[in-house]
Amino acid sequence: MKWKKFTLKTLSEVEDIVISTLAEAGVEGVEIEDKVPLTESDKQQMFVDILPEGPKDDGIAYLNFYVEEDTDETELLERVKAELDDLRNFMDIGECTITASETEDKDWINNWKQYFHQFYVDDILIIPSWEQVKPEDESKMIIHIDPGTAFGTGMHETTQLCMRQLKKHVTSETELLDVGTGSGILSIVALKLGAKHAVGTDLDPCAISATKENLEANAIPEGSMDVMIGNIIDDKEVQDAAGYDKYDIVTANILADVLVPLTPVIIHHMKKGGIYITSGIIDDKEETVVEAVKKAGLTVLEVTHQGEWVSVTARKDF
Ligand SMILES: C[S@@+](CC[C@H](N)C(=O)[O-])C[C@H]1O[C@@H](n2cnc3c(N)ncnc32)[C@H](O)[C@@H]1O
Repeated sequence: MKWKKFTLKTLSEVEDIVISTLAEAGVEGVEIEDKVPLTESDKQQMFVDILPEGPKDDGIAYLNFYVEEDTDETELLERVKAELDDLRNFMDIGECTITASETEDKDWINNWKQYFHQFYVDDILIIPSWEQVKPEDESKMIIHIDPGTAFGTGMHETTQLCMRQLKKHVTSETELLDVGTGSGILSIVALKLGAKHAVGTDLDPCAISATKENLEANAIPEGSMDVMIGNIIDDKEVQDAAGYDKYDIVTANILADVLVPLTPVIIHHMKKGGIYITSGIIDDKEETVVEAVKKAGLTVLEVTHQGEWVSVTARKDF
């Protein structure tokens, strides 16, 4: 589908209020381009360990919004201009000029799907929900996945490193805690390997719908997995809801900078003998995570590598 793209130039310090004004005028969904540095919490939610230095913040924000090609945008733009003129009486909102351009003929929401095809992680077949299982693969362990906007197609090295550890440690008694569950892929692998139950946590609300859809796509019986949104590192409500001394396995495929504060907290949720499977660690940070794991009193069992990524598996012996 072709879209007309409109770009509104404003000031980064007022972008939130300008976006809500655009919403009042009927603009659904805005893309922000600015040079405001990411906050610590932004960085925690992104799967990057090292961020390049961005250009200096010049205080300007460009807000892009899209209108279907065959829509008459005149009325919409008039409403936008009227709302912005009102807002200008209360604060400086910059130039607020609007320029138009046309986008390529692409299905922006689904375009990434052309890069995601079925593939094997050792003997486990991972298949996107829009592809068919070949007859010769029907006897294999198959994970159907549609990550939506949550992280976790299974293509990332760190997910694969965690999957291999799950294969070694999951039993029919396993109660799993999957911190940073994303698409739910690690819980689904564990449940397919026979785990009794899984609890997933994430900061990203998209994880709720993504895991629900993926559990259904994999015909996992209802009640096998619970998902909660919140930060188990410092949110007592999430900690209490997850429960203490309870988990046979904890997976955490997150960044090293998150694993360091997570580790001393997560040990209280693990049973004696419980296994802690971590990844999301870029090779430079291997020692940092190994040290954090040891400092929390865990015994390091294995450190595995794939490409530049690392996984550390440890056991709670107390
Ligand atoms: C690399 S993805 C892992 C997704 C999936 N588990 C996998 O292995 O493919 C990391 C996930 O952790 C989430 N996350 C980051 N910090 C977190 C925290 N403190 N607590 C829970 N989830 C967190 C992110 O939103 C993201 O979904």
